[in-house]
Amino acid sequence: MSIRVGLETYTSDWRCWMCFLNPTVPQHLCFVAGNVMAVLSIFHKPGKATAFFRSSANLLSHIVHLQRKHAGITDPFFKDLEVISRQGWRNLEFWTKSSISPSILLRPYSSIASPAQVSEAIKEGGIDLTQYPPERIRNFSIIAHVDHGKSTMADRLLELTGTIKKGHGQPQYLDKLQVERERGITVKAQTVTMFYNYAKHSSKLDTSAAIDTVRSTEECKYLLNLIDTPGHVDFSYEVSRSLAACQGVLLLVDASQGVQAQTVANFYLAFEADLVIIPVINKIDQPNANPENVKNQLKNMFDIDPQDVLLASAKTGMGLSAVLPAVIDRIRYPNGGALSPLRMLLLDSYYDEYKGVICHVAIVDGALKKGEKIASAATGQSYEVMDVGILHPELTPTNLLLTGQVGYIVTGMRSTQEARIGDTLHHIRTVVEPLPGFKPAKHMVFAGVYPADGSDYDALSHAIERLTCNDASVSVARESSGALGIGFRCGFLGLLHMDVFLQRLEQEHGAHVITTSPTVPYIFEYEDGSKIQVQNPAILSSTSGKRLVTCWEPTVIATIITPNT
Ligand SMILES: Nc1nc2c(ncn2[C@@H]2O[C@H](COP(=O)(O)OP(=O)(O)OP(=O)(O)O)[C@@H](O)[C@H]2O)c(=O)[nH]1
Repeated sequence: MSIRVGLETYTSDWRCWMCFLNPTVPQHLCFVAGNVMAVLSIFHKPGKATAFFRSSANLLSHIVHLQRKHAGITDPFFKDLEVISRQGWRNLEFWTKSSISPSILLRPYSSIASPAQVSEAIKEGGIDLTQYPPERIRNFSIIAHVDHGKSTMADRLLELTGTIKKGHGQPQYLDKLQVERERGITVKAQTVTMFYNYAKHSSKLDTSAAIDTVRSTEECKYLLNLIDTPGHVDFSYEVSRSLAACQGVLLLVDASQGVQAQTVANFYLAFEADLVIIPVINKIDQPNANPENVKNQLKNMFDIDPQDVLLASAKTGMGLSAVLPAVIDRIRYPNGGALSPLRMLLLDSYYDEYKGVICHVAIVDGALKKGEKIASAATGQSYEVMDVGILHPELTPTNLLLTGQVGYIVTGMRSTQEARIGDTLHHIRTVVEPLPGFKPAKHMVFAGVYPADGSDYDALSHAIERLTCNDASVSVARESSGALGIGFRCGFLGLLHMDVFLQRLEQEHGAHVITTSPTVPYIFEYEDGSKIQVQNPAILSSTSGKRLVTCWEPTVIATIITPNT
């Protein structure tokens, strides 16, 4: 005999329902909130949850136990347990065959289990992400020119929301890499999830009442995903990737320096991505701060209404209380399909010695649970989700990620070839339209990277593999040199990027390398009309038989903005 378990997903209010059918034994209605499952034994205690579970495995073994208890079924029965997973309400015949009325299945979760029971169950399972439907989620980045105060602003917001303790002793908390701390710059975008209680005031017209408007204040808890981004142009690839997971940005401008080159570049990145832009003039505590002048610049250059501009000091905390309410009020919530098949965007990854590749993902549609099987749209490879959670601020398992949420997954991927930044991940055996992904990085500078000791080639190859997992903007190709042996030709976004990459290779992976002089890519045209792009001058010697007619080198089209006075 086997038991058929129909798993129905009823996600419009973030609940799942299950009905376990076996004609010979009592029915058990099970329901799920986040990572917590409860069994309602219709037969024994109508209307009362009898047990809570934290995993489907535990839940299923409990079902088996109940079934065995009531039908005297013996051990081999366990082996025949069959789970049928369905989405939507397509297999309604499951319900009609049972003695349970379909209406009971449509009741809200809280009407079946008491709030106390629910909260007790959630306590067991940690953070309950089911409390945060997309309307309660805001995903935003902080963007700005170099040193305009992004990481300091992120510190204050983390403190304000209680994500980190005030005076945690480490300024620029999200700048975690040694290279970031030593150089005082951000090189990697960092995501963090914060929870924030916000009393939203709303006024609405009430035609039935004698008064014109009814004012109400509703305090709600919001889930905010903040991405701190680098300011230097060499790391702008990090900014553009971060924006793909956001619906809005805080555009910080230094109150004394005003609009700078990366303010303009980042403004247009956000503008072209159709994100809501909240302008914040930072460092208003400085003696030479001139917020009015900066407001005029923002008006003239980007047509930003001065009334929309917030004034703040990330250093003193002045004006910061208005920042998160503006994020909630002005930035729209992620509008993915909660009932659609899972689609998640792979935003970033890094290699962990114990867990393998840890991927940062944004859930665009659907939901993901621990233990589910997913596949990559780019490679077709499938994986089991071994861990899933949020960055709060460190890896915090939640067993579940829902539409609009940003978090991490561990799947047993072991290399960069597998964790492709911009890839779409989906449930196995579902066909989805891949997400647009990211534009490929444009490499500006190339250099040869060779092991200082020729016998360390394999170790260097391994180190580069690990590091490019965390920096997808570097291109790597094998090359050999008569003098230096076998090595790699790497493409970078600029000289600072190259410097930082080499420093990380040494600091994080213990690799000692010799690098060749950086060059820009040239295009050579020969008299027979053929053209080659050269990233390594050594390659020219192999084409010496032909006469060179033209050589192009990269040029930039620059706009210089100067003050009137
Ligand atoms: N006076 C003053 N200084 C500030 C304020 N906010 C940040 N700073 C200082 O400005 C410097 C740069 O701050 P960061 O937060 O590292 O700037 P950033 O934009 O994250 O820098 P990058 O990521 O490297 O582009 C630090 O010395 C901060 O202490 C502020 O509101 N007032």
